[in-house]
This record gives sequence, C-alpha cells and structure tokens, in this order.
Amino acid sequence: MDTVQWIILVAIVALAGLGGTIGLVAGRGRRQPPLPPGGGGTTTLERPAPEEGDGDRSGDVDVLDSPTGTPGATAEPELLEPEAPEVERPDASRGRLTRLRARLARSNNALGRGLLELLSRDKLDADTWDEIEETLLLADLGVDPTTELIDRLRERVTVLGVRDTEHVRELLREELKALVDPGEGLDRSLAIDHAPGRPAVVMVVGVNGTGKTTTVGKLARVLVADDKDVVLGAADTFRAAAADQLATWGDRVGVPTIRSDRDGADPASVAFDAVKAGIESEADVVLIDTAGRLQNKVGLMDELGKVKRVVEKHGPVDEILLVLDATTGQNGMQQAKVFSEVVNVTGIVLTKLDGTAKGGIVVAVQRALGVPVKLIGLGEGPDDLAPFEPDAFVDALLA
Ligand SMILES: Nc1nc2c(ncn2[C@@H]2O[C@H](COP(=O)(O)OP(=O)(O)OP(=O)(O)O)[C@@H](O)[C@H]2O)c(=O)[nH]1
Repeated sequence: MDTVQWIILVAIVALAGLGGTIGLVAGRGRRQPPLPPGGGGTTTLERPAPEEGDGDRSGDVDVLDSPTGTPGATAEPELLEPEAPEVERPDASRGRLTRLRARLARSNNALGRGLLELLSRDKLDADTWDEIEETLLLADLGVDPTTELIDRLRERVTVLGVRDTEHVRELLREELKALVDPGEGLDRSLAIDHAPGRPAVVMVVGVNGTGKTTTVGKLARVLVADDKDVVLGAADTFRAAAADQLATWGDRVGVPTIRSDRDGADPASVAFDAVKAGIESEADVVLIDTAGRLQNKVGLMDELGKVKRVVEKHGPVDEILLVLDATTGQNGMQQAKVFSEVVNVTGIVLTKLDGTAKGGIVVAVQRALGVPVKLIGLGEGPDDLAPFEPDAFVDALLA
C-alpha cells in the first residue's frame, strides 16, 4: 500500500469510530427518563389548598397519589414514567404481640419480676404488702385497681397459704388478667369493615409527639398485610413535615396519601377529600391523621369537631382512636380525659410501651375512659404495632 492508500484507510477507520461513539451517547440519552415532578423519587402529588369551610366540593380530588400511579399526561408517557419505588410487604398482624413480647417483658421487668419476688417472700408482712402496692402504683396501675388487686391477692395468698412460686405466679396472672380484661364487653376489634359503597373511616387523634403519625403509618401496614385497600388523609396540617412523614409511610406500602401543600390548610377539607378519594377508589379503609394541639379545649373541640362533622357528610366515622404515650403516665391520663370529652373515642392506642415500666397504664386508661386498648406500640420499627391481646400482655409482664 502506498502512502495515499494508507491515509484513506486511516481516515475511514477514524470516521467509523466517531459514528459509533455518537450513537452510544445518543442512545444513552434516550433511555434516561427525566426526573418525576418534584424530583427525589417521591410520587406524592399535591393539591391546591382548599378554602376554609369549603368541604363539600365535588370533582376536585385530583390528587390520589400512589407510587404505582401515573403522573400527568405527557407527549411520551413511556419516557416520563418514574421508576416504581419498591413496595414492601409488611408482616402479617396476627401473633405480633407474641413476637414483640420480649420487648414488653424487658421494659416491664420491674413490675412482673418485682411482684413475683415480693409475693414469694417467706413472710408476707405489712411492709411487704406496702412494697407490692408501691410497685403497682409505680407501674401506673392507678389507685383503685391497685387496692383491688392487693385485697384479692392478700385474701388468696395469705388465707390460702399459697407459697410455691408457680402457684403464686398463676394467682397473680389471674388477678392481673381480670383487671386488664374486665370482661365488660370490651370489643378490641377495629371497626374496619366497610359499609356498602363507602370505606370504613378511622380518625386518629392525640397530642402531637405521642406517636400519632407513626401509628397511622404502622396501622396502614397492618391493614395492607391483611389485604385491605387503604387511603391516608394527612389532616395534621399544622406541621407540614407531618404530611411528608405520612406520605413516606404510605409510599412504602403502595398506599396513597391525600394532603394539602399549604401549611395550616383546613384539616376538615383534607379529611373530606381523603374520604372522597377512598369512596372513588373503592378503598376498604380511610385513615385520617389529625393535629392535636392542646393549647385549649375549645380550640381542640372546634378543630376535631369540624373534621368529624365534615367527614360525616360522606357517612359516619367508624372508629376514633386516641393515641397515648405510655411513658407520660398521669399526664397522658389527663390528655385522655380532654380528648374523650371532645370526641367520642372508641379505642385507645398505647405507644412506647417498649420504653417504660408503666404497663399498668393499660388498666388505668381503660377504667378512666371505659374504652378498650385496641393497639399497642412496642418500638420505632415499621411493624412494631400490635393488636392488644390481654392474655399475651399479662404473660409478657410475668415472663
Ligand atoms: N420507642 C417507641 N417510639 C415510638 C413509638 N411510636 C412512636 N414512636 C416515636 O415517637 C416519636 C413521635 O412520633 P410521631 O408519630 O411523629 O408523633 P405525632 O404524635 O404524630 O407528632 P406530630 O408528628 O408532631 O404530630 C417518633 O420518634 C416515633 O418514632 C413506639 O411504640 N415506641
């Protein structure tokens, strides 16, 4: 080959190489989908803030956002499809308390072990009974239940002369069980069976910081694990982060969240839209998170009362769950009373029972409100919420 032929050959090879590179770059560019609106991979779409008191609007719920939903119309929908986030399959709710029992037993060690030790002493004198009383009061059992328990135990242990540890444990178990589950027709099931044409509506109320939003998120997972279609309503519009937090819980299990993008928007309107979206999507359950500022009772009453009234335009609210932080003791009892005067509480959720030796609060709060504990929170993990089962609870206390 002479020089001219060499130059022509090198030029052809160089051009072919350049063409290939351009092709690869262009191809990669086409396959790269643009970020979904808002970026960051979140799929929560936000609605304009509703007008104050404008609850009864129709046709404007355009915000049923879901990780599996499709964003707004585009010329090339296949290029704009966001990557579907991984949807988790939560643990089944059955038997959860048994699984989480070790946490309850650990934190309430002082109660169960302490009582058993005291009751197994050779001599059950007045001082020992005082110590037993103190242990029960420290566990927040409340004065009346403590007196009742001591009277009954005194009678059975002293009079019958029961001494061996197994027998004492059995008597204590029976007496604690009688207090935790007084058998006055306390129905611990959640009212989550939807009526024809509308979902069951569950409102979750409580002071901020008690674990309300977390509980709504965990409860959504319990329901999803039980094959329910759920819609979340972020009616805690007082703190914008609360709606973000709720939407994140929902996203993880493929549950849509209805929210407003405006801080301080009308909570009743958001709750109304959530139920409306639940009806339209034929959901089984709508869970509504609310704000619980306790600045004064009148303000709270106005806000929660309005949310309930507006939601009831769609049909009755089936369940009102009051979330109480078990670590707050008597303070929590005070909150419970205020809330129960404001709304008709139908069930109690006791959170943070993993971090307190005050398991006796279950008895105290049921007595004070005449309403059953239906769920308990036993940790910060997503599946650390369990249906309350009196037998498993008492067994854990005495483990
Ligand atoms: N250890 C423990 N922590 C919990 C439990 N439930 C909730 N928490 C924690 O309590 C803190 C407050 O929970 P939130 O759900 O934000 O409380 P909130 O009542 O909704 O408060 P706002 O978001 O301000 O309305 C969070 O750090 C939760 O992880 C529980 O059962 N055990």
